[in-house]
Amino acid sequence: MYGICKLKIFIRHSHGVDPRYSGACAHPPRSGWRPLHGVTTTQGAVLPQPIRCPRKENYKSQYAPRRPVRRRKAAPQNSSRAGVSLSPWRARPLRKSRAGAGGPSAPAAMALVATVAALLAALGGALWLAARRFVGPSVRHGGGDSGLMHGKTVLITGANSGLGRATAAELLRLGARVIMGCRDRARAEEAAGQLRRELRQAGGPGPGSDAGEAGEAGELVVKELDLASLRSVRAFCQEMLQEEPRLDVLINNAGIFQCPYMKTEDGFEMQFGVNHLGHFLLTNLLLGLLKSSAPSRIVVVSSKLYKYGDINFEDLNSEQSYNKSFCYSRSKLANILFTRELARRLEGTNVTVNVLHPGIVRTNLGRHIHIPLLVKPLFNLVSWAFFKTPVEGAQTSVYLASSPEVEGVSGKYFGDCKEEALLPKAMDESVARKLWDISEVMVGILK
Ligand SMILES: NC(=O)C1=CN([C@@H]2O[C@H](COP(=O)(O)OP(=O)(O)OC[C@H]3O[C@@H](n4cnc5c(N)ncnc54)[C@H](OP(=O)(O)O)[C@@H]3O)[C@@H](O)[C@H]2O)C=CC1
Ligand SMILES: CC1=C(/C=C/C(C)=C\C=C\C(C)=C\C=O)C(C)(C)CCC1
Repeated sequence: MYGICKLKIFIRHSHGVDPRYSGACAHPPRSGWRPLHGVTTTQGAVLPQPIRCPRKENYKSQYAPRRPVRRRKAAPQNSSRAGVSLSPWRARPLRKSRAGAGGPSAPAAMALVATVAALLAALGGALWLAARRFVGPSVRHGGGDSGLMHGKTVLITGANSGLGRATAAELLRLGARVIMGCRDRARAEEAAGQLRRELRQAGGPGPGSDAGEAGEAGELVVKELDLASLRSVRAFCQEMLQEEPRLDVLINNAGIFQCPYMKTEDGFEMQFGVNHLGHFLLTNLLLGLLKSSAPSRIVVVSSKLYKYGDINFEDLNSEQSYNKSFCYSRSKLANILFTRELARRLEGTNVTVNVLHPGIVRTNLGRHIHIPLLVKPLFNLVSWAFFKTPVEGAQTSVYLASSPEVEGVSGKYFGDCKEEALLPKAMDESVARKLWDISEVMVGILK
């Protein structure tokens, strides 16, 4: 209970409804951390404002509660006169076909042409999609130079799957010593084994083999890290500080997407806890090592969905209400605010920090989205056709981790290896400072 001990910013409610909330929100709080109103932190941030209920916020359509579906009124039934459709949806009289009376009629010919055109379009579309998939963009930023990351140590969280795995593969190929920070050792070892085999098959010298020469592939190391446990993050960092003489790049990649309401080991809402708080503690505990290895880099994987988030300081733990989309977006907005505040704090240290969105990528991130079995093949087809592959999605992470083009660049937001503009809410310095202060309290690192 760091918060109550250190700053008295939060109070813990284990049962009952806090009288402060009565009348302010129709949704009674669950147990967990509660911010006190109007308290000032040591850094001068005035904490939480009066209660607002997130359910009353006006989010974009996908976040709003679904409206009841209105039934279409059935068109009046027609009589069963000859040549008139009986279907309530086709009330117009049917024309008599002239087929057979000396060749196809004009409408029949047009239907034939339309069908052929539709078939050709579908075929063309399928070919185009297939070409995109198989020939597709093989951008390799900083790529080609297989020794670019030689001698560098990179830590990637969530490196056993999706974007993290693809980022690890590429940085390994570029010669880095890659530490995979993963919550499940077995899954991580399996992924590491596959990556080593893939590299050997691709003609590389094989990771772990004398990585002393530029041009050689790097090395893969698995370490256990559960971002949903502050204890695990601390233990992981202790091991890092004991065993690793340097850390050149930290990639905060791991993430969880739209899970049902769950809490971390320390009682935080899971998406905020893993995506923001776990990485917040990790980064802070590794800052000394990053500074002593400077020039060094921190790369934060956020999402464009930050646009639908809001840092509602009065309910950071989603006790009053839980909307899984909102909470994911909030955690990704927190990633950006964290990056910008950290960049400000790191000025002059030669440690840079940048944040990115990878696009929509076909990974395991959608594991909590329930899709009925029957439509799953359709979704798979759509994601296969339109989502990026993990290798494509990882390009911006690799670019920010390794490219000389971004040497010295800090506090910026990237997509497709280019800087992009942010919404004002992601650039609000006072919100960023306040979030930093509160996060310090939540993870217990207040100095
Ligand atoms: N895919 C996409 O379209 C987009 C992804 N992103 C972001 O990209 C990042 C990577 O996601 P992606 O590769 O797509 O998804 P995946 O689900 O494939 O990978 C997520 C990784 O995070 C790990 N992870 C989850 N929870 C924890 C935890 N408590 N402690 C440690 N590791 C954890 C997972 O481990 P395990 O395998 O053990 O579950 C996995 O390795 C995320 O931050 C996500 O928000 C952003 C925008 C779009
Ligand atoms: C969202 C749906 C799917 C999967 C999505 C995946 C794998 C990742 C999406 C991540 C996003 C949008 C992250 C943003 O930060 C399925 C293809 C599984 C099914 C449809 C819905």
